[in-house]
Amino acid sequence: MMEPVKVGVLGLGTVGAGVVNLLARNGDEITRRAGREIRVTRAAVRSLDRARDCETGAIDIGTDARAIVEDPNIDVVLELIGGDELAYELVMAAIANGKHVVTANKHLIALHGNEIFAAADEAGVVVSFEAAVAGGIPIIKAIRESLAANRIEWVAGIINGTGNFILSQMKFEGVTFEQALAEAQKLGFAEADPTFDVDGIDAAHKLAILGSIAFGIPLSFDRIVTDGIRGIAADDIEYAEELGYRVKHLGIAQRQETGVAMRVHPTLVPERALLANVEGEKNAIMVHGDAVGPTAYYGAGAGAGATASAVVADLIDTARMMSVDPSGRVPHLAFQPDQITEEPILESPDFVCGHYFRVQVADKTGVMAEITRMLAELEIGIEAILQKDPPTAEDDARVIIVTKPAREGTLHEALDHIKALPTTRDGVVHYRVAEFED
Ligand SMILES: NC(=O)C1=CN([C@@H]2O[C@H](COP(=O)(O)OP(=O)(O)OC[C@H]3O[C@@H](n4cnc5c(N)ncnc54)[C@H](O)[C@@H]3O)[C@@H](O)[C@H]2O)C=CC1
Ligand SMILES: N[C@@H](CC=O)C(=O)O
Ligand code: NA
Repeated sequence: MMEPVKVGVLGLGTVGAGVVNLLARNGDEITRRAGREIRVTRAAVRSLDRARDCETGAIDIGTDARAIVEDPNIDVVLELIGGDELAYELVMAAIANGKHVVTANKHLIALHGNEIFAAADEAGVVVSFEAAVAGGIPIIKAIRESLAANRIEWVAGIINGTGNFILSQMKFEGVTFEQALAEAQKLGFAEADPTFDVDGIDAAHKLAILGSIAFGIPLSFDRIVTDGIRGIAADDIEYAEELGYRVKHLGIAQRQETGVAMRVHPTLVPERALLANVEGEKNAIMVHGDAVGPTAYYGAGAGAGATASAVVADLIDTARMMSVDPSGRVPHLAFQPDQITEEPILESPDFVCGHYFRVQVADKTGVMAEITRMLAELEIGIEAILQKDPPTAEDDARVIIVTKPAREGTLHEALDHIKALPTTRDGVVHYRVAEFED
């Protein structure tokens, strides 16, 4: 048997402890798969006084992460501290020191991946990041390797466990947004800064990675249109359900005629669709390849065990390919580095999808006809209409419309006309609708 692979872990929090526990529990089987033992020999933590959720007796633990990335006895650096600045510095230093890297850090990869992978290619090392997208679900491997024969048309999914957990808890347990978020934090799903989860930023980090490996484009986090789950009104969830939809927070990367649409937002999904029925912290991603058609990947997107599952799989891959000529390795972003090409990334007015909107109007004869006429003038088809009494304002009515797929800029043109009607009250609520073939 070959020498053990010596791993230096940066950060022994939820995921770090999960990895140590998993290696201890399944060590023999992991060695049989990897061909050599994977051994955590060093770890850096922020505070030596904190109790750990794993057995650390055999690990040399200190507080100096830089010492690990420079240690000649370390083969693989496992970055699990999160965030982008320090993690970036440590990962770049590890690469410069000729070490392979495994990370669960989507923030780091989404913002700095282009540079990190170029440095890794140059140094002949590999940076693996399966855990960074949808935790334990093997979605990076599926897209990069198993679907490599396809031209990928779209990727759509629930890629933030905390956000999905909050929406499910609010719906099924009747708890408030704040209570559900506190529970997600307690369970270890949420990011250190949970605004990343609730404002869609974490999902956008992951979507940047998915879009890049699906389409062969550079990581483009700052081009993603991002809305979170804050402020979704219970009324809209109810109306959507009455119309046969569920509200889910989706990340969508989709080829359109004029470019690539990359967006993260609350979305109305037909109630029978697979993605509509994913609850709790579970993630689910659909990938459509031109040859294979739609495919689905479901599982735990967060949590110590599930995330460790992906991290350790990357460690096993790393152990196996350490002796492989770099030119024979799977490219970091699925396409050969010199084949990554820019494509136009669309702004929101160019998105083509269905739309849900709610507008409050004076409850007078002819108002509904006026609204539908304005949509018709702009050739926006109507899928469904609902009229409801608002909770207050007895003389008003709420009009809720779901349109057929239309250019978003055209929809906003129609909404501007509708808002300008003398019978329209302030404020229009708008959500996108997505219908993806299962
Ligand atoms: N928790 C989850 O379910 C998932 C987490 N991730 C990612 O995994 C990474 C780690 O996440 P968690 O384990 O949940 O976070 P965590 O907050 O539980 O653990 C991070 C640990 O790093 C330590 N740390 C911070 N600065 C340090 C430094 N300079 N030196 C040494 N240690 C330092 C912290 O004290 C903390 O214990 C993040 O990038 C996160 O986004 C990815 C998928 C799922
Ligand atoms: N905070 C993230 C953790 C996994 O990436 C989530 O909730 O999905
Ligand atoms: Na994954």
